[in-house]
Amino acid sequence: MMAGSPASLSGQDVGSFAYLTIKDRIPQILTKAIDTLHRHKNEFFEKHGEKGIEAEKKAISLLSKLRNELQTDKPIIPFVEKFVDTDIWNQYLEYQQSLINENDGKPRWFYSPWLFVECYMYRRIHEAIIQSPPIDDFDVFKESKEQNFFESQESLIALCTHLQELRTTIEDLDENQLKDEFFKLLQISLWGNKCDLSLSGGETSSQRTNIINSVEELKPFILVNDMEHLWSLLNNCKKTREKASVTRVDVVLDNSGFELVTDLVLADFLLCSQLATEIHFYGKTIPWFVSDTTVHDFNWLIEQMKGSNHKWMSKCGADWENSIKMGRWVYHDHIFWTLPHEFCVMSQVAPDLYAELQKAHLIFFKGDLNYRKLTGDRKWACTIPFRQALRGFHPAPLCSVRTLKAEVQVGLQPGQAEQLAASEPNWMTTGKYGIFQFDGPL
Ligand SMILES: O=P(O)(O)OC[C@H]1O[C@](O)(CO)[C@@H](O)[C@@H]1O
Ligand SMILES: [Mn+2]
Repeated sequence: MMAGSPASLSGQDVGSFAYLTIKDRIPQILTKAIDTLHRHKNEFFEKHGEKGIEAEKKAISLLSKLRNELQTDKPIIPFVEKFVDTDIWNQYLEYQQSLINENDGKPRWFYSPWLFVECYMYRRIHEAIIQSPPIDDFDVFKESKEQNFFESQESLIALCTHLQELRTTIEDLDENQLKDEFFKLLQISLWGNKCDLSLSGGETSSQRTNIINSVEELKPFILVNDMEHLWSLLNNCKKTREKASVTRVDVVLDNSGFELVTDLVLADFLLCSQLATEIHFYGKTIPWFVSDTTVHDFNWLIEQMKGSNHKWMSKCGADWENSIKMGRWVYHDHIFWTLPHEFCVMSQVAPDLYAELQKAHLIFFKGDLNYRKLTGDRKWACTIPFRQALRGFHPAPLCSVRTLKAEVQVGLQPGQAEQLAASEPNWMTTGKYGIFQFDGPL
């Protein structure tokens, strides 16, 4: 632990959300992954013959072994399969080992920091798959992500229709109306983060009602609301920028399916309102926390939308494909997002990524896991300032847009946490509450 920062959340704290996640949710996710491999047996056979069946068996046995290690709290073992990030991961394992003072103590599932072991678990799933050619490009979570998209169709159509109406009237909106729309789409993107598939243990979690109508009702559940700062910043960029100069907004994506569409709708609006001129997205290199967006999910979703029977949904898909072609939308991959590191070490561990983020005028960090990494997933008092928890991470003005699904929250008013806890003991972990937490220029 670095001087001055509190201990990490960990499965050591029996009964904590971290503990329950390691004990119940993670094994459940592993079991579901094993089941998914089973169900694709025929597909593997049709594609690869006997070799496909062999590979399926191998992947399943590796995942069963992993589940057993976890449930018996075995030591965390190094990665063996060569991949782009293997060395960095194994170095990090050694670092975790070095933090343990006891003689011969080893990092273990219920003992080490939760953020570390949870990331490690997803990286081990990936290792099991890449150790099992020829099915080494199989995404065990793909089906769930696609299901989430299909189950949210109605709400997505309403959203696409809203966006198209907005696009035709946007020229006539005055500044206040534009601001209202910005706030509305921000909130839709916030509540879109309820739909992740990790909290639900891989079970479906989609948006079945029209989210646009719910925004007003949900306002009281926003615990930190820095939307005004975001508006001032971007509106100011718009007013003061020279012709042909750039306002760049970066979005560190979270979940695919419904949430991703809400992010893309917001991105579309930022460009057509001229609040921004360029949007950069960051996704995951490997399947991650069940529902996180990979480049395949990103392309798949836009392709699906383009091919939709619904006029406005298909228009969104076509427009977005065009934005990518024209370079107004840029998608980035970086292995740092699937490492276990807190963001405060990004400038050392991934200086190229840090430098890329520094080019933004504003960075959105979507979702709970990003918040955990922003704050280091530590036992901060709820009232300490956001900036303090960031511990020097300031590539550019940034804003966390997340619903609360882990026991870490900073920057609250004195008494706010106590009041919430009194009426709802699980207020931090159900996804019911949300934040827009901004950290401005230094
Ligand atoms: O998709 P999100 O918003 O990052 O949420 C994923 C969440 O899953 C959990 O890890 C539960 O396993 C949350 O605590 C976590 O941060
Ligand atoms: Mn996620």
